[in-house]
Amino acid sequence: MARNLTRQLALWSARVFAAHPDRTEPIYFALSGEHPVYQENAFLSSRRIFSNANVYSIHITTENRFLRERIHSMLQTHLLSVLPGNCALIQLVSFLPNQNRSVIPGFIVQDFQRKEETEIILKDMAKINECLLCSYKKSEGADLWQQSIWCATEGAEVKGSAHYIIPAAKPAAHVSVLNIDSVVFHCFEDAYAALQECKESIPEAKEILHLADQSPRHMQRSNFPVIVIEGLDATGKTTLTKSLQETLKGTLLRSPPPQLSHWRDQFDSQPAVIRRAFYALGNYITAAVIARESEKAPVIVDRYWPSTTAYAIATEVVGEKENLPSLYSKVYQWPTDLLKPDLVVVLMVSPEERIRRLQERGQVKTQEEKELEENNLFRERVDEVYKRIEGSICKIIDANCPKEEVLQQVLHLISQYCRL
Ligand SMILES: Nc1ncnc2c1ncn2[C@@H]1O[C@H](COP(=O)(O)OP(=O)(O)O)[C@@H](O)[C@H]1O
Ligand SMILES: Nc1ccn([C@H]2C[C@H](O)[C@@H](COP(=O)(O)OP(=O)(O)O)O2)c(=O)n1
Repeated sequence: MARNLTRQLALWSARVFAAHPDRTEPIYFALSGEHPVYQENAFLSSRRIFSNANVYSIHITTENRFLRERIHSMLQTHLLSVLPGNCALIQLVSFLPNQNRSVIPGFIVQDFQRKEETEIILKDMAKINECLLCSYKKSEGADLWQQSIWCATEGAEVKGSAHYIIPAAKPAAHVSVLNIDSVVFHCFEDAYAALQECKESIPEAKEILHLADQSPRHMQRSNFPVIVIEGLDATGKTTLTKSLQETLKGTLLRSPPPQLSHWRDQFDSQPAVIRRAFYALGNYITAAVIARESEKAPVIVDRYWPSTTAYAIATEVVGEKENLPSLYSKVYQWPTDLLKPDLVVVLMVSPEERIRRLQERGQVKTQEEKELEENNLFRERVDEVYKRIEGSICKIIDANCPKEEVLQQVLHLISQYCRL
């Protein structure tokens, strides 16, 4: 067991948020034997973390994804309040390069005053939460740090667990990409299993699971076309879907469906795996309604699987859109067990026009420059994912033009791609 865990801690990326709030770039270093690569810049970064302080790391190793995220956020709040002054808390992600689902979240604690009290607090906390705690010592006469693992359940150091820290090259895949499978579900069973992990703590999850159980599965669209409208908030989806409903004399649906919408606030505040599983199951429940309604009239759907996927990926991945999973990743592929529409139209507007529309609606009044900058990157990531899932059924249109022109563009696409 301990051997296995040691292997899991092979390569790290740390995001500093307490000691150096201006530093958000990940820094990488590896443990000896696993990835013996030396790089000057990375070496300086690990030096900055390990010199002049007693250093510990905490790793949340539970397999339950819901508990893992819960413990992580609870530990963060708790550590910030109980650690002695002069300690810094740094977010840490351990992972094996290029290995999906190898990500283990955690923290680095730097104690600049080298107090015994800090170690006692951390050992107690690791015991309660069944976390793994590591401490670091500088090797005699060498510019190297050595890691020892302390096992909470055994209350002792794990024998033979010592490793040296060595700087490592930046891995090919961004660490956030390795965790994507936790938030993008490729089939009904995956999303269902994720909600099951939390059903004892969140009673509403049982109700969603029950609704999903009752919903007919593997439904196909019927005689009439099914058109999905997608895009960021305020790109004009509500306006366009209403016009399409009137013009095509169709049925207007949205995902999540009305019977789930009153649970949205509750699930939006849950760890990402649970939040995304909620929306994913919402799509499967909507699919059954789409199938039924498309027997009677054209169906227009306001948001569906592309929203779930685009927001899940864009939230999980940080920074530039270059960090997104590669173009050919299976995360962009439509799940084979989910009803596929005839056409998906993605509305795209310029950031300026979108802000103008939000302001007209009375939103985004006073946002700090920095926050806006991060929003810009987020918007770019969402739009980029939409582009990457663009396939034979997914079409992107420029929706900066007046409402009537947007409608005409979409009607033209419908006449090209759907049997009316
Ligand atoms: N093509 C358009 N040109 C100008 N304003 C638009 C256009 N489409 C929608 N709007 C306005 O922009 C705002 C956001 O539109 P809405 O349809 O609610 O977007 P969404 O449903 O995507 O959030 C509304 O005030 C709407 O009247
Ligand atoms: N099928 C869906 C629908 C929405 N979502 C998520 C994605 C975002 O976090 C929000 C966006 O929904 P919201 O209702 O705010 O969007 P609009 O106001 O309709 O533009 O919901 C989803 O994941 N899957």
